[in-house]
Amino acid sequence: MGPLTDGSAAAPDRGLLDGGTSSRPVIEVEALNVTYGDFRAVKDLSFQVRRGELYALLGTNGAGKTSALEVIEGHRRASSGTVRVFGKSPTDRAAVRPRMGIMLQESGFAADLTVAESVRLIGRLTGRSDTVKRVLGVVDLTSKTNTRVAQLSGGEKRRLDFATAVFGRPELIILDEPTTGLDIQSRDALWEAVDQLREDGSTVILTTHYLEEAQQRADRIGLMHQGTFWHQGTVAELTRTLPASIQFTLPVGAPAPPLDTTPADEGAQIIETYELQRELKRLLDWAEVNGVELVDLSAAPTRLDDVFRAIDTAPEHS
Ligand SMILES: Nc1ncnc2c1ncn2[C@@H]1O[C@H](COP(=O)(O)OP(=O)(O)OP(=O)(O)O)[C@@H](O)[C@H]1O
Repeated sequence: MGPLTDGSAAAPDRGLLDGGTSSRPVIEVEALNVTYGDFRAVKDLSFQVRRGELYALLGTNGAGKTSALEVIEGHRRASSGTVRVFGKSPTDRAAVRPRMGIMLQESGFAADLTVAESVRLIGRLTGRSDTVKRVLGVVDLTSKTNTRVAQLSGGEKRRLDFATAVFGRPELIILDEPTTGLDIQSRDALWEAVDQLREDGSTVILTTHYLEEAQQRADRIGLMHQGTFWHQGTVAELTRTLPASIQFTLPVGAPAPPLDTTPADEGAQIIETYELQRELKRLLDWAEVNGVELVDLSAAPTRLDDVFRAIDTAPEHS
């Protein structure tokens, strides 16, 4: 993908568009419920996304991420609760759509439109101004300008989806599983484009099942399970909810270490700790003083994957 700021369309003046309310969160979700018949897909969900933030809505399959996003996008009405985007109802299309770019999980482009026609159509529908040339350059689809959507590969369709979301460099970009089906080059390019938009001050909310992407990029994460938050916070706050681990094997005849250990496979021992650095130092100091070799020593910080795995094993969250 090419540069996002090539000067062919002026970036919106964030200060003027704010109308003097820049301290107000871009997205405000308060006690949101989404029900399908008797089924509560989203249960009393409350969170805010601040200006310039990258907020990742993560969770197990069927957790309610897309249902919540659809209300924020203005594509679905809340069963109860309130959602405000730029202080307005997301169904107030005239106020919100020019400022919000959306990449849906599945593209809704007409198969017989060309790539350029699809981008132009979105431009007209959203009221944002930009050029087809610029956005197709961003997603490296220039060579497909006159190709019909039906003839694009799956990854090319995702890139077209992204192109329409960033058309006009909107202040808020909603990305529902943006990198699913993209090769590594296209993923890197997409994130580079997102980074450039954020440098311009754009706010991003996304869902993804690629936890490493969220771990690397999200300012805050809302981790959903069964319609509600399991945890919410920064990556550091989430990983702090589980212990890190130190693993080693003691030689035969070595004294017992000064920390509680649990036996692991093949005679190894594990120390689980919320104080990795301190406990590791304690163990190493003890080993040195006692002349003990800690065989196959490893220390593993808690990862977002671990927090995710803990969801299935924990009792149901009400
Ligand atoms: N139109 C619908 N009618 C009935 N049930 C629905 C509808 N849409 C979603 N659901 C149900 O609501 C729940 C939440 O779905 P949703 O798509 O919001 O989850 P998600 O977190 O985005 O899941 P995934 O990670 O699998 O994409 C699921 O149990 C799903 O089966």
